[in-house]
Amino acid sequence: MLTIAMPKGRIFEEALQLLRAAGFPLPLEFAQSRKLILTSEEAQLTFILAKPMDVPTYVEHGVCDVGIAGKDVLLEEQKDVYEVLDLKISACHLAVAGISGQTLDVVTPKIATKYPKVAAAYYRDKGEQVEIIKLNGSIELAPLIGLADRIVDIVSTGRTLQENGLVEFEKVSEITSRMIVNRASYYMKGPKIQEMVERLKEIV
Ligand SMILES: Nc1ncnc2c1ncn2[C@@H]1O[C@H](COP(=O)(O)OP(=O)(O)OP(=O)(O)O)[C@@H](O)[C@H]1O
Ligand SMILES: O=P(O)(O)OC[C@H]1O[C@H](OP(=O)(O)OP(=O)(O)O)[C@H](O)[C@@H]1O
Repeated sequence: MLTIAMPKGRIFEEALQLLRAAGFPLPLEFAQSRKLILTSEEAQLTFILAKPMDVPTYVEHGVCDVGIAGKDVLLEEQKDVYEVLDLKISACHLAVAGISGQTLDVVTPKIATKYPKVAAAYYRDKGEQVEIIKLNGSIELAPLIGLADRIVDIVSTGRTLQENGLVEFEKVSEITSRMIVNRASYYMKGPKIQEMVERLKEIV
């Protein structure tokens, strides 16, 4: 049995389809369930449904052998896990955005984000001094109500920015979901994990 941590929501839905396409027989009811632990004896897989930012923690600590997480989460959490495969699902990008036409005329602009480490590294690399303000969601609110000058957040279709009168200024990083593996599991359950990687590789 392999234990897989992944976020509820969009990644779980896309990952289920991917795993089915790779030949793992997973029940259709899985997508609708409110259970946080789902097991398929037939596929020999147990899913642990977690908050996106917590997935690398479960894998690093070895309570899950495998995880599926966005590259955004992996960049932010920097956990000690193997990243083995780009699943190319939940594609989006991280971007700097703000109010259209608003220039940065303060010495230390305020940057609101759910990704404080990624944002800090981005501005450090550019040699720009900023103040990072950590938020947990609805980041687009920050410039609208004067909490921040810019945001660093996920953009997919661009609808959230557009409907809130915001524009993208800079791209920070392309994002897709990745398969990660616990270091010990990688050796202890090598053949099982390798088989899963190979089957997924054929279809991504
Ligand atoms: N609009 C989007 N389109 C495509 N992928 C996205 C989008 N937003 C986020 N993602 C990707 O999906 C992952 C999970 O995002 P999701 O929206 O399911 O959770 P969340 O809102 O970030 O989490 P939380 O439950 O903490 O609010 C992100 O880490 C990112 O990689
Ligand atoms: O470009 P779009 O297609 O509009 O998608 C981008 C939005 O999707 C994510 O939000 P999510 O729905 O996960 O909510 P959150 O603000 O709670 O993170 C992200 O934080 C943006 O707000």
